[in-house]
Amino acid sequence: MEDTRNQNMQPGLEDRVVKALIQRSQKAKDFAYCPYSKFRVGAAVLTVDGSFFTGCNVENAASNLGICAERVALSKAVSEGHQRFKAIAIASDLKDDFISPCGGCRQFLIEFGSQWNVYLTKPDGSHRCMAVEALLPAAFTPEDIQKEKKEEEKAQSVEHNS
Ligand SMILES: O=c1ccn([C@H]2C[C@H](O)[C@@H](CO)O2)c(=O)[nH]1
Ligand SMILES: [Zn+2]
Repeated sequence: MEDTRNQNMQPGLEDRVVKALIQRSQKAKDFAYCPYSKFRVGAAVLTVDGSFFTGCNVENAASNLGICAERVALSKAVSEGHQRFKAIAIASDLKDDFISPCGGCRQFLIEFGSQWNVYLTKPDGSHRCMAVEALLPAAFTPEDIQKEKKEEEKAQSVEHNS
């Protein structure tokens, strides 16, 4: 049931792995703490070494403190020593639309690379797959910080040699 609009999908994820990842994101959605929005979201990430981590949205009475499912899943993985990812699946209760990550989560995802897969799903398990890069074109990334450091070093060496 794969959507034909796939963009920049990375190779290598078998159908059964995609299915397992999506199922995990759907299960995680059941734990959503969203008394304010009532909008349940679940996420599951797959690391390059084959581990899964899940998350759900966790809202708060101080609304700006709420956190999205994607960031919970990713933070769980990072806090247990995983920084390289193959894919993330996102699940919601929207029947007619593929759930899509918010801008903040897109930035959070691209911190860990632009070339991995995001599976936007519907409750029936159908999905659309996009590379992180396609979800956040012209992104500000960790490489930009490195570039600035290099520019500074270059400027200093020019100063030093003149
Ligand atoms: O991709 C998304 C979109 C929304 N939410 C959450 C944030 C908030 O708790 C609720 C409504 O925006 O859904 C996520 O967790 N992930
Ligand atoms: Zn988000």
